[in-house]
Amino acid sequence: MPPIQYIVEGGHRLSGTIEPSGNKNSALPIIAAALLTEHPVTLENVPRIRDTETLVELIRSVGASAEWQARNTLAIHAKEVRAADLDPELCARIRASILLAGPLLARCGEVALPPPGGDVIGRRRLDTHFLAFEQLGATVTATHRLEFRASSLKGADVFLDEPSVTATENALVAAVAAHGTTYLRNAASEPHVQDLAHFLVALGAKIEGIGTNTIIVHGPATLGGTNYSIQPDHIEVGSLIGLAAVTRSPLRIAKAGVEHLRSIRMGFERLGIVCGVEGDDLVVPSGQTMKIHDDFGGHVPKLEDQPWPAFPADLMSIAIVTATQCDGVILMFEKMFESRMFFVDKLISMGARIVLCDPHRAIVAGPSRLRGAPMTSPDIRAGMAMLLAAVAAEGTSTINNADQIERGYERIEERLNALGARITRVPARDGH
Ligand SMILES: CC(=O)N[C@H]1[C@@H](OP(=O)(O)OP(=O)(O)OC[C@H]2O[C@@H](n3ccc(=O)[nH]c3=O)[C@H](O)[C@@H]2O)O[C@H](CO)[C@@H](O)[C@@H]1O
Ligand SMILES: C=C(OP(=O)(O)O)C(=O)O
Repeated sequence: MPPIQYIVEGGHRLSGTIEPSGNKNSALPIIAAALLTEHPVTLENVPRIRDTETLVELIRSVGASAEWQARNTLAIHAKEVRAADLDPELCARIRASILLAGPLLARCGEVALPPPGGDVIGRRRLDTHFLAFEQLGATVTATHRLEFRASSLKGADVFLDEPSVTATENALVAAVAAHGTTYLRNAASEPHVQDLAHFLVALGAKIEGIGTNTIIVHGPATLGGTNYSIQPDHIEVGSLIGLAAVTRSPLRIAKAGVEHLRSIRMGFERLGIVCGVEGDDLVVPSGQTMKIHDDFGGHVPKLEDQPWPAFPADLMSIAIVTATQCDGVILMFEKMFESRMFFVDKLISMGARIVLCDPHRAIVAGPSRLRGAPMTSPDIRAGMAMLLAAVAAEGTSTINNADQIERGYERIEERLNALGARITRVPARDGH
């Protein structure tokens, strides 16, 4: 497939209603966890994006059948699986290939995985995965391949060294198959971790503490099949709030999953963007003050990311581009990844007033008028942030490596064009 480029004619107001896709980071662990049961599973609201397509190829390669019954409905049947011959190139395409470790270890007693890939946003440690598997009775050998072995997994009182999202997910899946009770302490509690836990319960698992940082699993469970619908993507909802704000457009985000949006709304409120809630819809009116709220006493405020339920790391790039259009000064503090902020040089060349203090902190002073520019997307979220900047800017922008954006956002140019954006999706001519 040739690389994709977006050509964006900026400066148009948008309006209308848009529905977020299913959560990418829920769909990935849930597709992997469907390997835990030998019974059929049907998943609805699965985002049809590059990451899910790649994981579908991977689960087929270990013996599961996986068929798209409709655009977003995926039927999986893992009657028999083998933990062998995983294609290193496919595993290196996505971070989520590491999520095959838990279910394949539980089903087959051993698994050898090539290293995972995913966004290049800084060092991405796997140590928490190893710690959890070892405490559940597995042996781990990590060289050029990651090898996990356990003739039988045993429930344990596990304290994770950090609330890693995918490590919590792997440990949770393994614990469902383990003999005895497992406590996962200092666990991640993101909406996608909760979604995975609800899916496992639907299969027959016994799990307490969903949504908290202590998850208790009573194993081993006798699992059946299920029909399960993936939750809306709260990161896509946050991206759409940013889009409405930077284009000063009224948008209704329908079926937004508002119960998971408190910290996200609070983050945007600090930038002077207030959303209304109508049922499960989020309404972003035009005519926002877009005035950054100083801290008490007139001090420079800060927006920082942290593990859930705080403001999510995956929205930091979107928040930065949004802040360039707001009135005031704010410190943006990205605590989790050390390479996520470098894309701000592109925003600066478009006219934004940003000082990158170090890899984790940037000061944004706004508002500034953005001009179209050529850009290359380094990762999913920076790519989406560049797309927001391009849609808001005067003139035309090009975004190379838009494939990165499509790893996480389904048919985004088509859906934004339906709101009034002017994005043309073409094969990249210069091969970027
Ligand atoms: C497929 C998937 O679900 N990917 C998500 C998952 O990746 P992933 O599971 O890889 O991310 P982790 O939760 O393991 O950690 C992300 C980074 O944050 C650091 N860290 C983590 C916890 C903490 O308390 N302090 C800290 O500094 C880690 O060392 C690591 O560098 O979670 C990330 C953090 O929400 C998201 O950006 C990714 O989109
Ligand atoms: C970092 C992300 O994805 P991944 O972990 O799959 O690379 C993301 O969704 O922003």
